[in-house]
Amino acid sequence: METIYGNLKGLKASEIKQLKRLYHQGQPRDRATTPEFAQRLAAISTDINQSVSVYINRRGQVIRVGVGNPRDTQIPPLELPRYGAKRLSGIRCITTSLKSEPPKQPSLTAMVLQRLDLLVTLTLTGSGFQRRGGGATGYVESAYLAHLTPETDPNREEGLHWTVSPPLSLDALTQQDFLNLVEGLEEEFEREYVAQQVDSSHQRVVVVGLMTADISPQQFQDGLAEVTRLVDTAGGEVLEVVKQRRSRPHPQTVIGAGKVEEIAIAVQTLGASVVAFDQDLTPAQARNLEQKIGVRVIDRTELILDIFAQRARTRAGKLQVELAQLEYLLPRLVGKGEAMSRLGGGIGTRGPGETKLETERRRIQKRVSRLQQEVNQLQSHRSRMRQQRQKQEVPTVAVVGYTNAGKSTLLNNLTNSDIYAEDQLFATLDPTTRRLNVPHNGDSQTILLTDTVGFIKELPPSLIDAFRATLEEVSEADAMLHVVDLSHQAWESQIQAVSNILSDLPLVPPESLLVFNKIDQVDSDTLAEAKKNYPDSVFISAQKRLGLETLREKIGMMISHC
Ligand SMILES: Nc1nc2c(ncn2[C@@H]2O[C@H](COP(=O)(O)OP(=O)(O)OP(=O)(O)O)[C@@H](O)[C@H]2O)c(=O)[nH]1
Ligand SMILES: [Mg+2]
Repeated sequence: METIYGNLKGLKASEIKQLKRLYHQGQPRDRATTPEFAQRLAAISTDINQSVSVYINRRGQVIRVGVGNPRDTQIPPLELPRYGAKRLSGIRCITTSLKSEPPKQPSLTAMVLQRLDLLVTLTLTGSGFQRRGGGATGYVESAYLAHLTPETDPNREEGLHWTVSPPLSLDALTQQDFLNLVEGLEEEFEREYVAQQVDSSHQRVVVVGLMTADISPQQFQDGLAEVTRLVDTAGGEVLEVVKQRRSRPHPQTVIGAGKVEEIAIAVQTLGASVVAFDQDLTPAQARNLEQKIGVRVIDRTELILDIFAQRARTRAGKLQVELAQLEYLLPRLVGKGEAMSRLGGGIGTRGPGETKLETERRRIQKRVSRLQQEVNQLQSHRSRMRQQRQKQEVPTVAVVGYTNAGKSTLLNNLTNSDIYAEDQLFATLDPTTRRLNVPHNGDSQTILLTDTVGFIKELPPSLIDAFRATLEEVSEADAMLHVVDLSHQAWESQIQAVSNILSDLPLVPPESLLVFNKIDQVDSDTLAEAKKNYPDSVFISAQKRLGLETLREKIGMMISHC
């Protein structure tokens, strides 16, 4: 199909036909184009009094013809070949400009977005003539040659991604060795890429944060730091953080059109494979953004789910994670179906496409029901175990807190155990219970201490639901320790986030004790301030074993009330 892209309004059938013929003009492989082709393009453009853009692949085939500048006729990101930052797209664009001036920013930006091999801009004389027997001449005034520049290029101007030549004669342009130039550029890009590349197994991620009117600059910074940490934990590498301030999210794309383009450029120039947002996206927003940016766009919930999926070791853990993931996916599949039927599309795409999604949806729905049932069984199994413990009258104390607060370290050092504790978010997924002796009415009493999954602000609802069996270990304990990382600058909002999640649980332990941890890393002012504001709490360093005796005494007192 010889489609002509761009704005065709007002064009005559004969003009469209001429444009279509451009598809049949083979181009040399070692030159950007030929003088004959350039003149012909310029002649058509002069005729219709509009700019025309032609896209050519490395085999010399014309793959796209459009009326308008490179911005109006560009290839959508999802249709471009993806080679990443070390290569160019293998597509060059020859465009005409009615004005006698070098290419403007929008066209150059389109070049960056498509990682074009070259952008040739032909300016027109406004006249020219058709030779008898075919062939046009005298239509091209001069040519500008633009290409991307590697960062290491000494001629590269600060902040600019490209180089534009002075006006060249058509002969000078068409005699230049195109392959040499492009291959030389790619060698440079490759060298840069290897230098940047730390570990090829890492996903290369651009993080995006939106600062809306309802959050403070501090909350915004904390949120971004947390997403960066999540990406890191998920095994990704953050290449760049893009920020935008808006009073509220753009309904279709969260951020504004200019920012979307900035991100698309960053993705292209850095060779990123994923864009991660510091908030949740609706299925439609994620889809719109992916269409415009051309790589996978994920939100905070997907990041967290991804980490959970990597961490899950036990059967119960895997079961709950899968359920959470499918529950998250389901509405997104429905969204896709709707978008497809709205598009209407050609014959054949609509019916089968929808049917396939429907089948997929039903299959997932079935699996969700099965998993729900299994989680119910897990829940009743754990509940039976708890009843047995209660019969033995051993009080249980749950250890809760924000992720990475030091819960597992505390449990290890109190009970001389060896639970996995790491400087990672969500190191623990499954509850682990250990015995501990605490002083009690002048005697010693054995209690059970349960370490469990860490919390995070705005914990995805599908996770809360899927992890109900785990969270019940917290709910049904006789008391709880709420561990806080006092060395974290956002410790106060972390306390708040944990309280919010606890208040959503159907049941919480009757007794609770705030335990401020990591005091070895805290300056004396912060410590004094926290002691003043939270007089009934305990201050410890789980790692340095500071304050653990006091903590045991307090636990002993707490269970006397149970
Ligand atoms: N400096 C210092 N670091 C600590 C202390 N307690 C724990 N840590 C460190 O904090 C990090 C997280 O500890 P974990 O015990 O895994 O934390 P957690 O609350 O179980 O975390 P999740 O299971 O991921 O939610 C580890 O690198 C610990 O070594 C402490 O008292 N002082
Ligand atoms: Mg842990």
